[in-house]
Amino acid sequence: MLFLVRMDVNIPSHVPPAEADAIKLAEKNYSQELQRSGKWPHIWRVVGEYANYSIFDVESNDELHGLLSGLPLFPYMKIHVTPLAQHPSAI
Ligand SMILES: O=C(O)CC1=CCC(=O)O1
Repeated sequence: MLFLVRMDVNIPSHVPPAEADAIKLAEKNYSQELQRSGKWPHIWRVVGEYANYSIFDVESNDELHGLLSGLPLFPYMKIHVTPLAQHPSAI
């Protein structure tokens, strides 16, 4: 099952910079492991925003929820999920 996911990141200013850097490093490692596994085949930066569009390829809604809620930045993100289906004109 394919999902388009938009993640908007907002780390509050009260989070110490060193802590924010550690969370971002953990996020990078977490996401790169999922990219290598094939479950997160695309991640693209939104130009001019601290946000990304990603494609997830997972078995179920529950699996996606588990992966997203495990993101180290999850407490600091707004996430919007769009389930994708085949387009009849796709070749
Ligand atoms: O920087 C972002 O868009 C948030 C993020 C998700 C995975 C990752 O490595 O960073």
